[in-house]
Amino acid sequence: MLERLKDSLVKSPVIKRGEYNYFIHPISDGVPSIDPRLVQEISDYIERIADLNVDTILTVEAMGIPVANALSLKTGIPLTIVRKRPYFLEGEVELSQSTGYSKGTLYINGLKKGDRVVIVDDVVSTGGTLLALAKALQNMGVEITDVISVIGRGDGLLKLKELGVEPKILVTIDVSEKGVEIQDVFGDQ
Ligand SMILES: O=P(O)(O)OC[C@H]1O[C@H](OP(=O)(O)OP(=O)(O)O)[C@H](O)[C@@H]1O
Ligand SMILES: Nc1nc2[nH]cnc2c(=O)[nH]1
Repeated sequence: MLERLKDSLVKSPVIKRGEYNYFIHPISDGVPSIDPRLVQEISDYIERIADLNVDTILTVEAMGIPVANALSLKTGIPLTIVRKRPYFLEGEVELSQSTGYSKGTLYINGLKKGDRVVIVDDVVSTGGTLLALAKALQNMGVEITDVISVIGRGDGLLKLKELGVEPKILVTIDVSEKGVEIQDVFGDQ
């Protein structure tokens, strides 16, 4: 299961971003190029495990987009992209994003109270992004049916669980200066 994802992850180079060991992978960086069979494998798997009784698939610019878009094409469910720039439209919601290596602002447009969304992103690490996003959606009265991350690392999951959000992580990895190791695969027990 998820053979292409696992095989490609263990080949990922690791660089330093400050103190943070940052892995580089097609799904989370678009570097090197993205093999469409990899995206196919991942979106097929997400379609099987996610609650897709939703109005829209919600992802965060930039690197959630390839997988979320593949899922949208497969299922016919619309795609909503949380952007890193404002549009100043009525109802736009602004939130602060913090990762292990960056800080920024995200902007939600196109959602209203009562909407049901599944969140699909490429990586969860510190949980800073998903935590801020889930809080903002809860404040808007948007229902989150599921949170899916292709790759998980670090202790962000614990913070998310405290908020009542339990993401489904396809592959959990450990990242060190030596490289990437697979720790867990969703559904393998
Ligand atoms: O759990 P966290 O520590 O918050 O890290 C996860 C976030 O980091 C990446 O986004 P990034 O802001 O680097 O943007 P990108 O998708 O444009 O690379 C990734 O797409 C997640 O959204
Ligand atoms: N590509 C990539 N994206 C991330 N998002 C959060 N952590 C990481 C990381 O180590 N690599």
